[in-house]
Amino acid sequence: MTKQSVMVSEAANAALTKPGLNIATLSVAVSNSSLFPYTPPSYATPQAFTTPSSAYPPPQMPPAASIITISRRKPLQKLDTTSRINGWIDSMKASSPTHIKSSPSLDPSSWTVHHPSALSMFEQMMNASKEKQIVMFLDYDGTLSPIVDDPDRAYMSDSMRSAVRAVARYFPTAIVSGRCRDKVYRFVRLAELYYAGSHGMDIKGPARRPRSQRNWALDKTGKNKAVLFQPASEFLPMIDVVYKALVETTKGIPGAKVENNKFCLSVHFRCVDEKRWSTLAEEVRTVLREYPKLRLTQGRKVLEIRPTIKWDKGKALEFLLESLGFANCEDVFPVYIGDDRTDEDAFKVLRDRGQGFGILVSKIPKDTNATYSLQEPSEARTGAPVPTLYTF
Ligand SMILES: O=P(O)(O)OC[C@H]1O[C@H](O[C@H]2O[C@H](CO)[C@@H](O)[C@H](O)[C@H]2O)[C@H](O)[C@@H](O)[C@@H]1O
Repeated sequence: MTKQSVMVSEAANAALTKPGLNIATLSVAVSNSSLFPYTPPSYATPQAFTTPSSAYPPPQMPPAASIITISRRKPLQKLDTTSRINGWIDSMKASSPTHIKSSPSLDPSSWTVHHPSALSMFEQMMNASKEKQIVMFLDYDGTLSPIVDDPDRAYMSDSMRSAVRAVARYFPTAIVSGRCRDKVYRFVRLAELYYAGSHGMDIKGPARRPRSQRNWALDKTGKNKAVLFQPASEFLPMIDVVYKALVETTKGIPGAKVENNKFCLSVHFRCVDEKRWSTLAEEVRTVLREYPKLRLTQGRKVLEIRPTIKWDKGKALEFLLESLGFANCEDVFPVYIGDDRTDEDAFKVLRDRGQGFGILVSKIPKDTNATYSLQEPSEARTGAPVPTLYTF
């Protein structure tokens, strides 16, 4: 990081004294800094993947083959089907706030003690980021857009888009989503961001950089290469086959929807009658037992199917920090805001690194590796970084 960028970061952070951590206050405070427009560090050079140009080394990614793992799990058909399905159903039910609230281990009062509101801790957080380069990571669904019944209509508000655009003028900013990259881009429509789609398995750098970031060094050909990293590309044919199989097998279940997220799949059950959840889980299990190299995780009323590679949103965050030139760097301050289980991998990375902080967006107590929380829609009402309408 250059001295100049550190100074700017310090000045910007010092300006951030108003309560209420949200994208709007962050960007307003930063833009009020007398040092702007700033010259950012050379962190954001897309060609850092091929041409070291910053003070920090280029990312050291493992060869694609080494991150592919062969599932060591026994084939599903050899397991006790009933207990597996019951486990899935319990897990699907547990995604309901009612079920979570009933858990004594997630007492709301103690949860907020351990994960204070990001609003009340705003000043402390800004102090912690002094003299450091903030890097923003934002989940999409449930964080930038409200949760809605139809995944194809999870639109982001114009005010949210403006707020993200403003932040990206000053800090490198990435959207990290379970959705396919193209689709999340169509919702966000900000060319200056990094996008990590398919739970981080499809990473692409900015198509257009903010004016203040156009000093990135050029590669040998005089062009800036786009960042592109797709560690699960060999799974594409398999994902396509499984997508078709799932569409076919779930078509008799009203409300079920299979979404092709390119390197992973989502089977939505938000609109499925709870009485049919076990049937849906059984259908998915039947398809997946033929594909031991795929694994199943769960999000908010969605079953997510993805390759068994050791790659997740946490790895994507590390990859992006590395590509930005912050691999082994003390003066970076990553902030990750997310609402879902898959965001926990990123929260954990930040906790393990002891850098920055994760903010969990949730109205209800959850087990989390995030440091802070945003619990109520009203907390982030004015130009918030998170949607003002959270529904489950
Ligand atoms: O990582 P994310 O950006 O949070 O994506 C996770 C999943 O988000 C979407 O599903 C969720 O939002 C939908 C629209 O609000 C909602 O209908 C669904 O119940 C939620 O699970 C997306 O459709 C999935 O593909 C993503 O995996």
